[in-house]
Amino acid sequence: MSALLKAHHLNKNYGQFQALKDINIEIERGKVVGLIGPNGAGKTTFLKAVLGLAPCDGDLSVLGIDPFKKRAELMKDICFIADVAVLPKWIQVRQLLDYTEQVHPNFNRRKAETFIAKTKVKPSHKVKQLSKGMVAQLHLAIVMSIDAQLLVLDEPTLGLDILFRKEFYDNLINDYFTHERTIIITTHQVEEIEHILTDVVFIKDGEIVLNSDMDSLTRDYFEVMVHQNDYDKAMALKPLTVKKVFNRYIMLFKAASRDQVEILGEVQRPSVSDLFVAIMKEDAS
Ligand SMILES: Nc1ncnc2c1ncn2[C@@H]1O[C@H](COP(=O)(O)OP(=O)(O)OP(=O)(O)O)[C@@H](O)[C@H]1O
Repeated sequence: MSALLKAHHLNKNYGQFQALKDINIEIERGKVVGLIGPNGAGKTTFLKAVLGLAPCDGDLSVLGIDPFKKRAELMKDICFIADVAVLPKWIQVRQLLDYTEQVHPNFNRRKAETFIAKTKVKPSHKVKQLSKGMVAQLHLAIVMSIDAQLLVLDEPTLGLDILFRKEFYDNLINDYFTHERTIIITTHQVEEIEHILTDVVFIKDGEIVLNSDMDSLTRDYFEVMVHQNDYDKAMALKPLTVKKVFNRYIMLFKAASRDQVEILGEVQRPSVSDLFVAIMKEDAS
């Protein structure tokens, strides 16, 4: 299977500051990749490079195209949501749908109207009359209704209430199963998206510190619920993190120590957010 996105030795400098450091990654078609990292890690910078919005050093190809050189061509097959939804304030929702229909050959107006009908947004509203969350809902409705090969979502649900966030991810996954799409998504609310991801990429200080598919991740790391009596034995095996819950300890280990650890308690699959914390700490030590 050929990769939809290929980055080799990708670097991005803002003046003296290096925001992306030798990024090497390939993303296959049909993947749902969570790009996870702390504030200022370089996630948006990487997505901007993918969208052709930021020139970088190194090799980058998206759908076989250099995004910065042939942005217009690429935009036919990519849809994106930035963390700040930018829509003109004066435009009416109805006009926005007219406009999108004219400029985007793959836009399904009916689908957008169905999404919008589930919100408080009315076709007669002007963008300036909408709350922040409603603008985000409108933006999502439009983007989700464009049949694109690659969907790039930068904090897509920022400012949205929990009901809409859940609905958005349910729609996203339904849509994913009906169309062959590739999705790259960033969010700080990792627990809300981990069930839809096929792969995770952890990024820190401009560098990729982990790139793994979900199955390997759960093979490589595991958690054990350790009773107080076995605390010292388990600590001797050097867990990456330890959380105390009532009179037990939840310890996260690398798979190498599995044989010794699993006799000490119940083994469970760690959440992506717990793994993220552990790997960030491990990397810092
Ligand atoms: N236009 C710019 N000029 C100078 N520095 C920038 C610019 N854009 C981003 N940076 C710097 O690059 C680094 C990465 O920023 P980026 O926005 O990619 O982070 P992020 O991982 O998306 O963070 P967050 O989760 O906070 O949105 C930060 O240190 C930021 O200050």
